[in-house]
Amino acid sequence: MNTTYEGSNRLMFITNRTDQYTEQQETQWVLEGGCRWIQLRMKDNPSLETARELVKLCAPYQARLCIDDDVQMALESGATAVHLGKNDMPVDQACELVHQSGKTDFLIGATANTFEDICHAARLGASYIGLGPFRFTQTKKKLSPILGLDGYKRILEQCREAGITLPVYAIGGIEIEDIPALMKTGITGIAISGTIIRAKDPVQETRNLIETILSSL
Ligand SMILES: Cc1ncc(COP(=O)(O)OP(=O)(O)O)c(N)n1
Ligand SMILES: Cc1ncsc1CCOP(=O)(O)O
Ligand SMILES: [Mg+2]
Repeated sequence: MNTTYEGSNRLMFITNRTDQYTEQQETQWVLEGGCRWIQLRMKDNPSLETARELVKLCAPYQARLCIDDDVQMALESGATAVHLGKNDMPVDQACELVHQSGKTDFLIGATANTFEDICHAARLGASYIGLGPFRFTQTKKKLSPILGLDGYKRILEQCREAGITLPVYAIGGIEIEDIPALMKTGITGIAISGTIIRAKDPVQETRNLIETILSSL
């Protein structure tokens, strides 16, 4: 990913609609808190209209919007990234669609749970990796095996030995206290949903998370 890393894009916020909050409300909070890397994740009811609304919310902040699972929706909505898991479109096929669209600044993220997953995603042309889960979380069903801190230490060390320099984002049940040790493993950033949405003040929580990431570098 040909990107400069600042605090604002080392935190990726992942939306999760609740009875209380819409994706739009959550996105507005994290933008106000300084986050510039947002993923729209709507597992039950993906909506092109919501994707377009989030593109509009992100534009004045020059924030990147990533769409979970669906490269067509990402391209059609004007988002600037897609995130693909093992059961989604293969990364190389998505690269082809992005190439055909003529979008040159578009990022393709891939999920990994092992070093081998990272190697595979890198070979297919992924721009960044979402590596997890760090610990159990209610936000996602059918979790892959939990990595814990030792899993990140081991996998990031393997990446260094293999000369793989793709940006890696840690994901899954991450809380603010986890960040210093996680950042020390060599990851680029942190992807978070619940810790922000459950916070009393999500705007301030976003600021605190970014500050903690920056001070852990
Ligand atoms: C940054 C990031 N990493 C991992 C995931 C998980 O993607 P996936 O495995 O496709 O699972 P779903 O999110 O689609 O349920 C992610 N979304 N973002
Ligand atoms: C999408 C996803 N993939 C692995 S864990 C997870 C959910 C992250 O959300 P939270 O920060 O609430 O655990
Ligand atoms: Mg997916």
